[in-house]
Amino acid sequence: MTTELEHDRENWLSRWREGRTGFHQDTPSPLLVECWERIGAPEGATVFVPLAGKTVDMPWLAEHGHRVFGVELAELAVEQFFAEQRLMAQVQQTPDGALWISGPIEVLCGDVFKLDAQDLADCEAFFDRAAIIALPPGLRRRYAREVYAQLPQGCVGLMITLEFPEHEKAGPPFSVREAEVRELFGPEWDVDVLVRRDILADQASFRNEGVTSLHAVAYRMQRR
Ligand SMILES: C[S@@+](CC[C@H](N)C(=O)[O-])C[C@H]1O[C@@H](n2cnc3c(N)ncnc32)[C@H](O)[C@@H]1O
Repeated sequence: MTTELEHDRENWLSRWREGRTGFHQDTPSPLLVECWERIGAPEGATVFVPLAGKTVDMPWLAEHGHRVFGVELAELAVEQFFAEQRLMAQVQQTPDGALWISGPIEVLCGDVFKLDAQDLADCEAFFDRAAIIALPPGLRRRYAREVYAQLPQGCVGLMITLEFPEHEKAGPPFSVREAEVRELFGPEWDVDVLVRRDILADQASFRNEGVTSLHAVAYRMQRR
């Protein structure tokens, strides 16, 4: 029987094969640029970027003095990232998958659910955009328990979610409300809302699907 995780992984791989990557942005995420300073990540900290895709947020973080540890399932996404950023990478085989290394940016081509505390021990910070909201509810619970729970004490980060009436649009992306973020992470993380912004006017694709209310929410989180 196919598990929820296997089904989800297969879905993402076919999206990359078919070029259905409308989530990708050619410029850094506005809420990253706006909020990152307020996260207070230590200078030079390694930033964990789960479900990284080929996001240009990784070079943005590197330009701001960070090391970056991205994790992405689809080899096509990783290849496209290094080609589009014109970065030469060395590729090392690891038990978790191929690790692509170029200066301060490392991207592991593998399943985020296979990481353990040792893999994430150096990550003093994280950035989560289109990541938790890319997962269906059951996998979000596992993501909090099996992935975030491996991050070290004191780790700080920025999580960006979307909130909209669930019945108006099937995910991904999924609506992840503040109550769920607090339920999933509250027991181990301090969670603060930095920004809650109405973005419906800018999101024609959501309006065209009949969504009547859409907010982006940026959280600062710190592991206790
Ligand atoms: C919505 S995209 C977001 C990508 C990126 N964060 C961005 O902002 O453009 C979600 C990404 O997660 C990847 N993904 C899905 N499940 C994964 C898993 N279990 N492990 C690693 N990556 C995964 C998909 O291939 C896809 O590229």
